[in-house]
Amino acid sequence: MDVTISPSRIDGRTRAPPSKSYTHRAILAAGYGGQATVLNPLVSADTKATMRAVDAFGGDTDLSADESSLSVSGFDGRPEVPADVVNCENSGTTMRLVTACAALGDGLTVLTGDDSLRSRPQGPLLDAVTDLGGRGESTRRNGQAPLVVGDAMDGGTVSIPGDVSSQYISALLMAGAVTDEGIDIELETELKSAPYVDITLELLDEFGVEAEQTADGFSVAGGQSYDPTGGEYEVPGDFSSISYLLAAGAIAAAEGESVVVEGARPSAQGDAAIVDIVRDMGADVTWDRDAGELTVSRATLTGTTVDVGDTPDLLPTIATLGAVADGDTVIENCEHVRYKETDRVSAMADELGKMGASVTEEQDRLTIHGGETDLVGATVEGRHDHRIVMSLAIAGLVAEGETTVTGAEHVDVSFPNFFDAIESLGVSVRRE
Ligand SMILES: O=C(O)C1=C[C@@H](OP(=O)(O)O)[C@@H](O)[C@H](O)C1
Ligand SMILES: C=C(OP(=O)(O)O)C(=O)O
Repeated sequence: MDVTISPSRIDGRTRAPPSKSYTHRAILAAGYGGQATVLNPLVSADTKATMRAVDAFGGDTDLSADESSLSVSGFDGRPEVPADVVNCENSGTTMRLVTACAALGDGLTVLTGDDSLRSRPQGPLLDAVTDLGGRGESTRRNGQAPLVVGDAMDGGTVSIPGDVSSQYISALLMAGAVTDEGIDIELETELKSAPYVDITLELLDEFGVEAEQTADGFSVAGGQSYDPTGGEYEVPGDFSSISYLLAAGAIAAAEGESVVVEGARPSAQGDAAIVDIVRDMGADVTWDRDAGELTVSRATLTGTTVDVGDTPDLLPTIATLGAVADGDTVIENCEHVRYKETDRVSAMADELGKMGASVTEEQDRLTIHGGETDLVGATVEGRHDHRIVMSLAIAGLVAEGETTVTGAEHVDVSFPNFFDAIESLGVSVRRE
């Protein structure tokens, strides 16, 4: 599907979708346990891949008709060997979390995914599984899926780089809790995307599992069971998704009007940093944390410098904001953002360039020279990547003429009703 956006002024109220990161973890945590209900789950292409994996391991996930709750009968810490290949499709989180779970099985599990996922790095996690007494291999021996994983990982101590993906650490902590020995993880490098491990620790705590940060990494004791208080866990709103709505309000709210985003309750999400980033750029944002409501109105934005070491998923949004702002916006510490659904550093440089933005791309830094020219509408490629699609669509709100984003259906990965949500705020959206 291609979506064409015309310049628009917006206002009104919309709700953030539930967090993708918390939903993945809650589904799998419930899978590791006995019986639990996940309230307000994100139902999206990626989280459905995690639901199917839990089913494949012998659990049972049952979504209510209105999709407001997911009842999970778990496999009690002992995943069965799946009857078929597990297809994680486009979801890196699913593949990493499920790899460590599959490593607990007595037999072998085969994991695969789409073209994008089969080109993302899995090697350090496979090595960790092997070091912990299981088997973890890439069929092509290139550190990428398809993967073959299993042979009853025991647990123990393992060292792993922290600068490729934090999901390796999250995966080992979740699986480690149900091993006999537990897992001690020593980080070989500085940790990128660290708040995502905080999300894991918060979620584990909610499910009654103890894990902790140590002097040189993280540690989880074995022999634990997953059981949320009251048998239920409620997913908070997603700040990565909120970033597009906040950016839209900051650049395109109608004169004297504002955009209100509901579902913005504080949690461990690092991407809540978008609130301060948009403020630093000059937007007027108020955050009622108790009500979980953000209110933003349009302002003239100025460039800023942001280190995205903790917040890789914000890079496309910040790049779009930078293209609209006056002066340079410098996005630093972004090399790991190249290992996502696509290389998002080069994707945003090239696609914003097609809209007339002046951008300098370096390996670990992206500089957007805002204010040199106004953005012009163009046909831009969504690169089969939900975050590229949404960020370019937001740029289209203030470009001169129409902006067509190709492959716009990929929003189904994290924010399935994205185009309906912005349309309800007054954006002119044409789907074809
Ligand atoms: O654990 C998670 O839920 C995620 C961790 C991050 O990935 P990396 O740790 O690979 O940077 C982030 O980019 C991804 O969208 C979700
Ligand atoms: C990188 C992302 O997710 P994943 O790693 O799960 O594919 C994302 O949602 O931006």
